[in-house]
This record gives sequence, structure tokens and C-alpha cells, in this order.
Amino acid sequence: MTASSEEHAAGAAVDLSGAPDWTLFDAPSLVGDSLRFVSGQPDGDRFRVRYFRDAEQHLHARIWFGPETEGPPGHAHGGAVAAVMDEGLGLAAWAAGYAIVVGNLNISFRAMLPIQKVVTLESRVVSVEGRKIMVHGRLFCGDTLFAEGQCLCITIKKENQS
Ligand SMILES: CCCCCCCCCCCC(=O)SCCNC(=O)CCNC(=O)[C@H](O)C(C)(C)COP(=O)(O)OP(=O)(O)OC[C@H]1O[C@@H](n2cnc3c(N)ncnc32)[C@H](O)[C@@H]1OP(=O)(O)O
Repeated sequence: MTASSEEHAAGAAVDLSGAPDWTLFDAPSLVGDSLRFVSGQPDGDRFRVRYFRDAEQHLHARIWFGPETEGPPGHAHGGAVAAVMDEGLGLAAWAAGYAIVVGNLNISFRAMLPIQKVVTLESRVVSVEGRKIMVHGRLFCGDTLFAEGQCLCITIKKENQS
């Protein structure tokens, strides 16, 4: 264990509070408890995530990338960033009323993301065409853009919905 990861042993406090005009969004109540890969360890050393909606109902998240997301030394693995965007942008479509799975996710990694940092994911449903829901999102902190993505969500056929 590195000195920096010792600072954030499981259970240590991380500030995931939202902007003043955001309200907490309860993802499990909408999609069930299966979102364990990203959201399943709210006090763990991988991801800590809290979802919100703004006044216009757009989905946002505050995300802490813990020591177990490390890829390049001191920075998040690209797959960890992709996992967060997969869940967050897919959830944005669910929050907008579409029961979907992600069909295609295109991510540009714009800057290396230091681990043990809280960042913000913002999302927008930008188009709806038949079963295809396009969601765009960006992962940032302050003026630093870490990643941006376009996520093609496909509504689940009625017979596949549980
Ligand atoms: C249940 C609770 C969950 C609750 C979970 C909620 C949490 C959300 C967040 C987690 C998100 C995920 O990780 S989901 C897990 C990762 N994703 C997956 O495992 C999905 C695996 N793929 C599939 O199951 C399938 O390929 C589907 C469902 C995406 C599509 O299959 P289908 O239903 O047979 O539909 P299909 O006819 O092929 O496609 C419908 C239309 O979409 C287009 N299309 C389909 N895929 C693509 C694609 N990759 N790129 C471009 N276009 C595509 C087709 O051209 C077509 O356009 P047109 O001809 O109509 O014009």
C-alpha cells in the first residue's frame, strides 16, 4: 500500500456533496440493486459515487476514484473511467424515462485523472430516434476536462424487460 492510499483506508470520509440546486437521485430505486460494479461499495477503496439531478432533471454524479482504480501510477485506469461513464450515461437515459442498455460507448480521454480525487460527471440526452437514445457526458473537475463520451443507448425490447 502506498502512503497516499493509506490516507484513504476504507470508510474514510470523502465529500461527495452536490451543487446547491441538485437533488439526490436514488438509482437503485429506478433500476434495481444490480449496479454493484461502480456503485456497490459506497465506503470502499474503488469508486464512491453519488447521483443527483438538477432543476432541469439532467443527471449528474460526484465520483471519487479510489486507490483500487489505479492504472498509470497515481492515476485512474482508463477502464475505470469507462466504467463510470458507462453507468452514468446509461443511467441518464433511465432517468429520462428510457429502459435501456448501452449499445456503444465512445470515450475520449483528455487528461490523466489523479486517483483519490472527486470529479463531476455531467450528462445530457441529446437525441431520441426510435429505440436509439444518444447521451453525451463529460467528466471534469474545475476547468480540467478528464474525459468526454458519447453513449448510444438502446431501449430494451419488451420481452427482455424483467
Ligand atoms: C434490465 C435492467 C438493467 C438495469 C441497468 C441500468 C443501468 C444502466 C447503466 C449500465 C449500462 C450497461 O453497462 S449495459 C451493459 C453493457 N451493454 C450490453 O451488454 C448490451 C449488449 N448488447 C445487446 O444486448 C444488444 O446488442 C442490444 C440490446 C443493444 C441491441 O439488440 P436488439 O434489441 O436485438 O436491437 P437491434 O435490432 O440490434 O438494434 C436496434 C437498433 O439499434 C442499433 N444499434 C444497436 N447496437 C448498436 C451499436 N452498437 N452501434 C450502433 N447502432 C446500434 C441497430 O442498428 C438498430 O437500429 P435501427 O435499425 O432501428 O435504426
